[in-house]
Amino acid sequence: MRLSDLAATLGADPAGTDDVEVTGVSHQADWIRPGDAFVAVRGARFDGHTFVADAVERGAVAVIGEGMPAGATCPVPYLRVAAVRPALADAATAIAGRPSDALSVIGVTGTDGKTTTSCLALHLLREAGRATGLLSTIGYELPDGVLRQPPSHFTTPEAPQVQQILRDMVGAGASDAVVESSSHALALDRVRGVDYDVAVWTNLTGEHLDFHGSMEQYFADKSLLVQRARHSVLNVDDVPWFERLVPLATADGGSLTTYSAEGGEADWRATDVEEGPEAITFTVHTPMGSAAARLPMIGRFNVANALAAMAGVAATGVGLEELVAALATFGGVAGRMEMVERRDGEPRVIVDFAHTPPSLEKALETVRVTTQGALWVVLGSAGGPRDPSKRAPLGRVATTHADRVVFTEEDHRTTPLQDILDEMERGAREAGRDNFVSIGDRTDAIRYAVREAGADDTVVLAGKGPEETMERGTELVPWEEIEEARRALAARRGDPT
Ligand SMILES: CC(=O)N[C@H]1[C@@H](OP(=O)(O)OP(=O)(O)OC[C@H]2O[C@@H](n3ccc(=O)[nH]c3=O)[C@H](O)[C@@H]2O)O[C@H](CO)[C@@H](O)[C@@H]1O[C@H](C)C(=O)N[C@@H](C)C(=O)N[C@H](CCC(=O)O)C(=O)O
Ligand SMILES: Nc1ncnc2c1ncn2[C@@H]1O[C@H](COP(=O)(O)OP(=O)(O)OP(=O)(O)O)[C@@H](O)[C@H]1O
Repeated sequence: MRLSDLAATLGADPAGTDDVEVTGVSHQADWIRPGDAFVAVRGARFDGHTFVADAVERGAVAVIGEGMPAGATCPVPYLRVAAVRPALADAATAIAGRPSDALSVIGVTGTDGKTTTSCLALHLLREAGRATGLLSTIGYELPDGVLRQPPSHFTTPEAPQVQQILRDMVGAGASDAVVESSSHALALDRVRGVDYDVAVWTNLTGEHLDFHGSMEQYFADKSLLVQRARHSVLNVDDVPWFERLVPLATADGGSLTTYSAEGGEADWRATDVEEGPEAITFTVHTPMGSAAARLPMIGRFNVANALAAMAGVAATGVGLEELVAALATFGGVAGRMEMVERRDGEPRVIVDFAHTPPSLEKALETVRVTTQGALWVVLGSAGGPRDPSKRAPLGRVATTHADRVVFTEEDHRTTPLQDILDEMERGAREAGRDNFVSIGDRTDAIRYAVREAGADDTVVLAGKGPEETMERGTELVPWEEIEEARRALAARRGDPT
């Protein structure tokens, strides 16, 4: 794209600059390739302008920003814009050729259940014969189904990666895409250039308030998805947010489907929910009729995720019979209510990603239903800048909803681990509970719980789910919770580990 065209797209004035060809755009200086424009973002930690020289050395042919620092000059054309993050998204979208225009895009947002709902929607679309791509916390997939990782560890990466991935999907023949859209992404314009056909809303509870500042702002940021999509799928059980989302979803002619897993008045409803040790069955009532459904997952909240995914995919034209048949073959999501293989006489061990007090509560409540003996949970809480206000509530929820609790490490980063354990213990004590121990080393904590648990017990390993690393201090160590669980069961049997 010519720089002059890019300037016109961004409403910037490139007067007096040479008109060059811009082949890409990046906000990250060390990702610049020759021919790219560097977008200098003034962020919370860095001023991107510090990296202009680095970007130019790597071949940047232009810089986009809100203004060079006083006294500094830019060695390549500088496009001055009023707001840099929207400009980053608009530039990336224009250079990628607006790939989402060629796709039917389902966006999924909410505090809990985004990844599960996104993976369910992907499966339902593919089973309906649609060539579908996915962009999610677990990585991204083109229609070939191979899971790939973008060059950053985000649920929703920055706009240049989002647009590049969507373009790759189109290039690979995709007709549909599922885009998990985090609140950070919505607030920071990472998905500004995505043309959403359907918005799927799971739920909203307090998380990430360190970033959004207040529940009101968190709601405002997340609700951007519903405002942008042509059709919204909303959860009537998500009180009080549902009522507030309806007018936002239907403004400007937007249409709406509602769902309820709790027996509420909704277009899509689940009744006769039966939780088994390995699957959930229910009757689904829809505007297309009713059907018996089987979801091969545990966790009652997955009924809500399944309804959300089915209603979202139905909005793109897939019929009920196909959806119900596809649901029964869903393979689950790694690290979310994932059951570890066990032998007779061994406790059921479940690896789960719940890391907020509400999601932990739901996870424990639902596992309780199919646990005959005692319910154990092993968990920690993140350190560093991550929301410290959730530590005591996690301690309270764990000790009130499980019989035995082991507090341990979970990405404590540079926060002293003992401080986090103390906070979780405080939450437990304030709830009048003493059914816990703290074991700092997570391997030891898991082995303790698995060794002490009886054959009828269930041990939930919460918080790490599918993550592949653990942040201890400034060190990043490889971590595989499912392997830790397998080794703990082997150690319990006395096998070499
Ligand atoms: C709150 C948040 O999301 N902040 C993100 C944001 O930071 P920022 O705007 O303050 O930027 P900054 O880090 O000060 O850097 C300024 C600019 O300098 C550039 N830079 C910086 C350093 C350098 O060496 N070279 C360079 O070019 C950066 O790319 C950036 O453009 O832009 C940065 C560049 O992309 C991100 O690294 C940073 O993510 C932080 C580290 C983060 O942890 N984000 C997480 C919380 C996040 O986004 N999570 C969501 C939700 C997950 C969920 O729902 O659970 C997600 O979508 O993953
Ligand atoms: N609908 C739901 N309501 C409450 N809790 C849920 C729901 N769905 C999943 N969970 C819990 O939240 C955990 C994370 O699920 P999932 O990864 O699907 O959510 P997410 O919103 O993508 O979270 P993150 O963005 O942090 O990855 C699960 O392991 C489960 O314990």
